Amino acid sequence: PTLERIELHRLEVPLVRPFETSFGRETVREVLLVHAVTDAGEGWGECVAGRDPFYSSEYVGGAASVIEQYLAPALLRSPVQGVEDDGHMSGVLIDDPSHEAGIWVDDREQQVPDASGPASGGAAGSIGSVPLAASVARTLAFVAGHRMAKGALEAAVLDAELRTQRRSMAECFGAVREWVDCGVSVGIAPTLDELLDEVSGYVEQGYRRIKLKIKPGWDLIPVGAVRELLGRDAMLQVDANTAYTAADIPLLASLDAFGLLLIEQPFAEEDLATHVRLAEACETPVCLDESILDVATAVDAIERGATDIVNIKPGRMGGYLEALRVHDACRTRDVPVWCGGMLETGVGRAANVALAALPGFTLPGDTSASSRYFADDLTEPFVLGEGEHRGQLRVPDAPGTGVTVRRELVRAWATAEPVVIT
Ligand SMILES: O=C(O)CCC(=O)N[C@@H](C(=O)O)c1ccccc1
Repeated sequence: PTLERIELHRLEVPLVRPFETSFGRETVREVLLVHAVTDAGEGWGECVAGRDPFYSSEYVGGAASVIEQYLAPALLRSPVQGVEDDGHMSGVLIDDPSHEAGIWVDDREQQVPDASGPASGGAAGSIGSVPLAASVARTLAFVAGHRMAKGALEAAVLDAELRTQRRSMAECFGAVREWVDCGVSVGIAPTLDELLDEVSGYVEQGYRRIKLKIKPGWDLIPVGAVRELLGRDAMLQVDANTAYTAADIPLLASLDAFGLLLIEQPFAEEDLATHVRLAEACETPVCLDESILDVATAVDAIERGATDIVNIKPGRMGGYLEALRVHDACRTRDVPVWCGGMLETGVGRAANVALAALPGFTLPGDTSASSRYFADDLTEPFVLGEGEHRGQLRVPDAPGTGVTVRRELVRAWATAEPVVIT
């Protein structure tokens, strides 16, 4: 198929309760949706960037403008959707009005791994079956960074291509299960009682793992109280979102007393050395999130001993296809992975659930039910299963993401007119 149009939809989706982390507090989820229209069908992708550049340097406004000014034009103009036979990126002309002449980006050897995926035939081995989506990363490689923006475009193209092929993401990715175990992320609460009430509610709903946000001054006490509430055997982990420093290593090591599954990203994204020091100082496995941007950074962190477990977030890695490669690289090294969340609506949630069904995803992810965040979801809501499927979500098996975007809500919650790029 040939890409004909990209639409950017910006909307605000109300949250059922404020969500607080070590870097901020949100009461609405500002969302950037990408709608890709080809000559054979259409698809949707969700950008995981937040309203503000606090979790990462990307943010909704920045992603929308880099897509409009650089990424969408490059995709729409890439001759054979950006890939020549010899794997070189073809030159793309950006006739950006703000430049006198178009910027001609020369052919360059791309760092983007081969679209055909590793010979090992891992999950990424299926990338060859979606040539249009597989060409996106290479076509966009001329822009540095902006992985969340790129990931949203790739996801929309992938959804469109799979719907045309009448294949689900789960089937394309190589899913091995029809239900995935769900964990839930619990924000920083105003009081300990409110925290314990919220956690109790999630336990009643059946969630199989609790993840607590921590930060200096809100760590040992709340973790101890929740461990007390849950009992010894429940799955419990913490996420610090880079809020600590090397001076806190003894304090973080004392979390060993609580039998946690992992300690997630206690230090700065670029600081692998201090994560190595913590890993050497404590029993609890270290898990990286913000630091893992692609296969290269994943392998580097693992080989340095900076991470025992990896939180795979497709949006942070530039898309689901790179996430498949990270899954394979971790699996080859016996590193467990789980699917992180970025308060996605059903659009991103559906694709995350499909990803979480891969064999290397052996820990419950942040793939919670829609009702954890939204009273109304942009798609059919994700609802936790009952009985033997308590605390699980069913993997969509319809084409593409398998869910349908409720266009009336996209219009109702829009904060601006859609931007249409052809
Ligand atoms: O369940 C979810 O979707 C959110 C899980 C979660 O805690 N995400 C955190 C994180 O640091 O991983 C986050 C929230 C908001 C923005 C960025 C990151």
